[in-house]
Amino acid sequence: MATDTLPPLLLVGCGKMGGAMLSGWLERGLTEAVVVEPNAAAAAGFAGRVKVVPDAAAIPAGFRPSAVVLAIKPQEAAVALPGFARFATPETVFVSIMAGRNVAGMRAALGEGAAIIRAMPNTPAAVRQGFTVGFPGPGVTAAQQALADRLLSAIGETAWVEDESLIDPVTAVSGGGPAYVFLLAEVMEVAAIAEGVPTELARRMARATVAGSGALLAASSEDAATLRKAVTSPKGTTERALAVLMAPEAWPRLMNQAIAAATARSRELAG
Ligand SMILES: NC(=O)C1=CN([C@@H]2O[C@H](COP(=O)(O)OP(=O)(O)OC[C@H]3O[C@@H](n4cnc5c(N)ncnc54)[C@H](OP(=O)(O)O)[C@@H]3O)[C@@H](O)[C@H]2O)C=CC1
Ligand SMILES: O=C(O)[C@@H]1CCC=N1
Repeated sequence: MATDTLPPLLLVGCGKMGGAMLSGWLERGLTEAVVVEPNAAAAAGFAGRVKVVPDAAAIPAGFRPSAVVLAIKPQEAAVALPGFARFATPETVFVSIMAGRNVAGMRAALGEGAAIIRAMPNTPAAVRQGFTVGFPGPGVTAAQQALADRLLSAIGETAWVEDESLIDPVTAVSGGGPAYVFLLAEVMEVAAIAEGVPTELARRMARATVAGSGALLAASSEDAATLRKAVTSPKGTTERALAVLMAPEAWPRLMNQAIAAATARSRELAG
């Protein structure tokens, strides 16, 4: 893995997403980082490689991060964010991955001059196959956006939007999307068992089919519809299954409803 040195970073929250990002940054040559994480067990795997402190007050006085990455739950923001307002200087950019929390709301807590990037990654970040969409808030410089892109590229692909409102549907589609794919594996397993397949074989089949299909999609230059059609022999078995799944009231409508519900929840979390 190629490395390039990253500047000093402050990570706030070292749970599932914060930990995945930190692993990626360490692979990319991160040498100086402070992690704020009250749950010592969550950051235990990084002991010795980064400094872990339980709260903002324990951050070493002279620490000057180039980026502060906010990876706490949206519901924790109101209480936690004011503790990091002292980092709102021209030298530091905030990168928030919190669902829903918008730039205006974070500026109200961190200071109106804070340079804030709102970003939405996903859990395939853990295997460096994430997809993150970012939005640069007011006052973010090109150099700060480039730094954020380096950080987010360490865990997969990146894309940028200039309209913050798009981050809500992004959260619903790519942010939460891995959960829908894992659910697919779950319900395929249950359906296989219902057809008499032994439980362990059903589990392996569902898992390998979802994983293998994702790998094929990633490796192929064909679009998803073309890959789907390649499985669907005329008058064959898949055609019968897709007639059920692709009926207008089935997956097309259900997925629209699911994405709309998640998008609405992201908007509810604004502020
Ligand atoms: N999971 C996902 O798929 C994605 C999540 N996100 C966003 O990422 C953020 C984190 O999610 P996720 O990693 O799943 O959540 P986790 O609960 O796994 O991680 C959050 C971590 O922050 C810790 N924490 C709580 N309060 C503070 C504080 N004041 N200062 C520092 N750390 C604190 C938590 O400790 P404790 O457990 O003790 O509370 C926990 O370890 C959320 O805002 C979510 O919207 C974005 C994209 C995808
Ligand atoms: O469910 C959530 O709210 C977060 C954001 C996207 C994925 N997990």
